[in-house]
Amino acid sequence: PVPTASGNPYSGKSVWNSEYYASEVYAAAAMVTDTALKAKISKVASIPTFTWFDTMAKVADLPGYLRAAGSSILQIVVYDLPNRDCHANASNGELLYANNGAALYQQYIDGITAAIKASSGSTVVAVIEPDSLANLVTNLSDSRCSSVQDQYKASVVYALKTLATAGVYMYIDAGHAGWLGWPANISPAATMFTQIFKSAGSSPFIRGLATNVANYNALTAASPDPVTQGNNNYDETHYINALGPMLASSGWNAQFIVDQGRSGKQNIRSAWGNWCNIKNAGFGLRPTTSTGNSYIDAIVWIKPGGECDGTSNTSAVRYDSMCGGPDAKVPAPEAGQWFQAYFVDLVTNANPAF
Ligand SMILES: O=[N+]([O-])c1ccc(O[C@@H]2O[C@H](CO)[C@@H](O[C@@H]3O[C@H](CO)[C@@H](O[C@@H]4O[C@H](CO)[C@@H](O)[C@H](O)[C@H]4O)[C@H](O)[C@H]3O)[C@H](O)[C@H]2O)cc1
Ligand SMILES: [Mg+2]
Repeated sequence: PVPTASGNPYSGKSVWNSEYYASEVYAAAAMVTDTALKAKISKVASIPTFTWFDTMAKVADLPGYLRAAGSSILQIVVYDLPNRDCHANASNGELLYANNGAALYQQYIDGITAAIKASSGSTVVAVIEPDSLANLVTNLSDSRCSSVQDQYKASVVYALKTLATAGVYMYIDAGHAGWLGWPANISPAATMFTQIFKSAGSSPFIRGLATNVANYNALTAASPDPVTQGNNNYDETHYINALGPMLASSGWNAQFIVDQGRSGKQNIRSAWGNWCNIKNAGFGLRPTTSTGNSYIDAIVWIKPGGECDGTSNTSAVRYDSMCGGPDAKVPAPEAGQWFQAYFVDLVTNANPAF
């Protein structure tokens, strides 16, 4: 029987603590001698983060996570779109549309869907394809994005439709206040997201949008960061409170979840567009459903702090100049790999403090 969606998936449920991330954190603690720092690090191990399915091979891990999660919420990121990260280099993926990517991506989605259907009693929350549709709003001047725009949309719609049949609660990635929140971008963004929602059949399992994934913006800033000059949507609250009504008036009563995993410190960037391993970042607001905003289902940690945004090795295939930029901590390993020095900074700079 097709499950029935019921409001905020986070209401009244516990969230599964990723054993994978916890093991990375325990390994990080073992590399530290300072006992006070060790104690702080061990607290991070019990904070739920999202598990990123950034390769087809990782789908084989999903049954184990579903069993471990039981009736707690399993939080995953669907992140394997062909030609992934089309306007950047650091997180490019394994699939290409020119190399049978559309069919392989459907197999990837089908594998995730089958695993979830096979596990009764699970509740899965999924962020759908960070940095994908947002690039179609602002970067069609880049042929790497414009050349795949229709395929991006078709692949995302396939994911939404298919995962809905397994009762997955989905939040489509919507960039952040410093990306789609700009006056020039927010209306085209709203139009596109509603079009995608309707193309995917307007399922109630398409719960809404995820913002600030792998970025550093405050949920609510005490005062605007200077780099936000010109954009009244200077934090995620302003972005969401502006975007929500636009979506509603175009026919989608969307809800939101907001990444605060690396948002503890503000005014840490020389330019808002800088995103790679930003120095002086800190772990931010702890995950909660007490969000203070009826648009926001939950504050969450989507990007697992400590997992790198991209390599600083200039001769690497996936080298992106953003990861060698003035705000970026170097030397940095490949995207997704553990970045110990950066993780220690996140702990030290945490706000609220550990
Ligand atoms: O005042 N004005 O007159 C005016 C005029 C024009 C303006 O233009 C806006 O400037 C913004 C920057 O301020 C741009 O936002 C940046 O766009 C990048 C993609 O192009 C994003 O990068 C992604 O970041 C992800 C992590 O978040 C990575 O995972 C991913 O790999 C990586 O690709 C940055 O976050 C995001 O901050 C807007 O596009 C742009 O439209 C702005 C002002
Ligand atoms: Mg990335």
